Amino acid sequence: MALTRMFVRGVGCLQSVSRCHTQVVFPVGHIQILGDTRRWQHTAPQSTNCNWQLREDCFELNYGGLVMHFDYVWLRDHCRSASCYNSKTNQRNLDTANVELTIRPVKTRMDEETLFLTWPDGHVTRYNLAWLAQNSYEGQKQSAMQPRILWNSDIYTNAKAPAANWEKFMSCNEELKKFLKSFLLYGIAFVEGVPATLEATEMASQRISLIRETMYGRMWSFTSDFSRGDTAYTKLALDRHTDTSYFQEPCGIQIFHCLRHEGTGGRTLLVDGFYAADKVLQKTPENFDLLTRVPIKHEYIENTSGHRNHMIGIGPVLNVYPWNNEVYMIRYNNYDRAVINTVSHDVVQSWYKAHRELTTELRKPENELWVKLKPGKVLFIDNWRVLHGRESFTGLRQLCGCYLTRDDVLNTARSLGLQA
Ligand SMILES: C[N+](C)(C)CCCC[C@H](N)C(=O)O
Ligand SMILES: O=C(O)CCC(=O)C(=O)O
Ligand SMILES: [Fe+2]
Repeated sequence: MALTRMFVRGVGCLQSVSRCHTQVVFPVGHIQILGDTRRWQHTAPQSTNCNWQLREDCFELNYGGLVMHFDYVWLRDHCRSASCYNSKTNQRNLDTANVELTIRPVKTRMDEETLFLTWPDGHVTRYNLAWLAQNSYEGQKQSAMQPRILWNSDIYTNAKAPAANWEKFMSCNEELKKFLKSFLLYGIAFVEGVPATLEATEMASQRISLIRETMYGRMWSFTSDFSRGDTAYTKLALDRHTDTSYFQEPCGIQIFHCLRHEGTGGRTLLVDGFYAADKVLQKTPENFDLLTRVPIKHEYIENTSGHRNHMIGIGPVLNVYPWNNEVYMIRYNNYDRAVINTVSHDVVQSWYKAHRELTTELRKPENELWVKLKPGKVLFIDNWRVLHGRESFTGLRQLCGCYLTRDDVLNTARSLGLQA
């Protein structure tokens, strides 16, 4: 067949090599763990070398010191020409189902910054080399989706992350951006000087995102009256946990505003779940692995005179992106964890050990950040990352707040130019 003659088979013989002088530009973020920036970190190699070869099963590109491999169907599928891609809507026009799964380019050319591939039907695709590098699997697995600073109590306290000021927060986009940047880095952030009302709390919430209505309501205000069938509505202490772990998609962000407290105790506990997870990964990778694999059920069963609810959410304690092992969600609530019946007894035994190790990390006093919420001080918590709890208390204590949809928080952050 004519086509086969045009393939380059094997490395070396018909290898086409071209040189260019461009530098790879990777996404800007990296994960920083306790000052250790080695994992999930990308570098920008200062190489002036660039070469490529058409291998039988993929296109190999060496650009700025990074060797990348692109599948030929992928390359055809990602053509950004006007007929294949609508750059006004940022949507694909090309019907992927019409691409031959055995497709190969018939002609290849590369200049300083662009790769040109001609397809069997004569269509030409141009790829910016930096775009290819940024969108390659090899590039992705070196970088973090979300830059974060993992913290224990000292790290967070020493960082002196500034609280936003209510007036500025509501009126100035730069202040909002600063707030969101800090929130994304640490998973918690405060706004101060907020009027001690549910309405002002709602305004602050809506500045960031859409409110996620749940069976607790849209904006909620609660006290220790057991108006709902859950320990949150008592004066009892609550150990560290994430909320709504019994949802298939747990709420992304939780907001708390203490409108009044006349009594003692009632401090709020915050723990960075990703910091603890990273400790497990460093010490016992197989335990980390188990926590990312074993599906765990959480359940909310409410059966009171006014409310009947039955919620079930299933997922591992640690959710990681498979391509770079980066944790993006922790589901940890020992109160709401349901019967384990999804794995055999020997896996259960290993899982309890792994869960114990994570719990030990989460409970280390040096990882606990205690704050007393006061009227005017609104706390935003990334409920996919930071666990919260509370001390038992006496007296009248009224808290209000809401949950936010995570997608919309990230959307706001991205629209302000942040990596999220
Ligand atoms: C925040 N608010 C009081 C409305 C609800 C509390 C939900 C408590 C539940 N055990 C959970 O962890 O999801
Ligand atoms: O009362 C508190 O401070 C928090 C209780 C709690 O965990 C919750 O409402 O989700
Ligand atoms: Fe909670």
